[in-house]
Amino acid sequence: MKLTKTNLDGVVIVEPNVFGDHRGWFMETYNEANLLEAGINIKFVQDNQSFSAAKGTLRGLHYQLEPKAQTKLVRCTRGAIYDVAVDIRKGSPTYGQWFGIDLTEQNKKQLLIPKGFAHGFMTITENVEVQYKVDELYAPECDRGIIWNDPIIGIKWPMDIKPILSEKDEKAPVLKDAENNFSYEE
Ligand SMILES: Cc1cn([C@H]2C[C@H](O)[C@@H](COP(=O)(O)OP(=O)(O)O[C@H]3O[C@H](C)C(=O)[C@H](O)[C@H]3O)O2)c(=O)[nH]c1=O
Repeated sequence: MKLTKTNLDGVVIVEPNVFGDHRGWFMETYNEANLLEAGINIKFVQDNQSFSAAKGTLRGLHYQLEPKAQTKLVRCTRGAIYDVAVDIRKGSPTYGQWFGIDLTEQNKKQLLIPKGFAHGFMTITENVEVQYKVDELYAPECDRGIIWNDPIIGIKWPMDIKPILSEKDEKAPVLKDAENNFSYEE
């Protein structure tokens, strides 16, 4: 397994070892001991999976408030997405900054996103399946959002389009208005 740091402290690209042979391939998509060896101690408690039919679907930017903030380990198992993490940890030197990466069925890359980050992705193919592990159970009362195109955050999404959004995501606030919610201090 290869871990690569990003510009955001704690956001890490995870690349499992892939064992190919004449039948196809095998990989361990998650191994607690390997992450622990790298100093990453997470107890995941829930697995999620979403399907997005259309290219240009955008889910996010989402986070759960403390005490239900979630660490996420995200991968794309069908098609391809542009996955984004935004630092919303008050006091962080990279507060409001973002990191994005292509996660695809082909590249088998994963993104580890710690608590204190908002998360979202845009599908760059049709028929996308995303699977991710979280270390806190879903808590709808703590579920919050930030608008995908907040001009202050300035995420450079891969397609210059009006994405397909949920009603909730259509109405999400900008970071400035959302930040009164944040209790997560780095
Ligand atoms: C997240 C979640 C949702 N739900 C239910 C609530 C709704 O009835 C339905 C769809 O939820 P939502 O529209 O919030 O789903 P997404 O827009 O894919 O949200 C997710 O997408 C972004 C990328 C994330 O990082 C979050 O994990 C998550 O917020 O599933 C559950 O029952 N359990 C859950 O853990």
